[in-house]
Amino acid sequence: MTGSEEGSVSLEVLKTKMAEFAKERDWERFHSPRNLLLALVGEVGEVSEIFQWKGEVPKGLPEWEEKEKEHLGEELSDVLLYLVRLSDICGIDLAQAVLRKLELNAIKYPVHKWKNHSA
Ligand SMILES: Nc1ccn([C@H]2C[C@H](O)[C@@H](COP(=O)(O)OP(=O)(O)OP(=O)(O)O)O2)c(=O)n1
Repeated sequence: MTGSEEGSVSLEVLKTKMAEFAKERDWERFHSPRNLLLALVGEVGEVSEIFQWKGEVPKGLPEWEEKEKEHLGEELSDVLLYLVRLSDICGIDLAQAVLRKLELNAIKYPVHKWKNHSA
């Protein structure tokens, strides 16, 4: 991937790339909502495995080796890619949905009421 592509990554780009990836391999028949959901949950499990038994870790993971952080990046990417693909296959516009959800969150948890308190 080029640097310019990294700068312009969007949910739309990821959606298109995942659709192409599946089409090229004739994997569209496997990318059903249920299969994608299970794959997504499996990848979340792989992220959990990386943190398993480590106890609480400081933000930024300063004591982790580069290789371990790279692995975490890969598994988080798998989570995102399956989430984007699942949304696409379900006909959900994830970009629109996530912006709406942020607005709903802000209404549900107004700053004046929730500042310095956790939900
Ligand atoms: N049927 C599939 C299989 C894979 N992928 C893509 C989406 C994920 O980004 C990645 C997942 O690949 P793996 O199942 O090989 O998972 P890992 O890369 O995590 O490998 P491993 O489970 O060996 O750690 O590949 C996909 O779109 N559809």
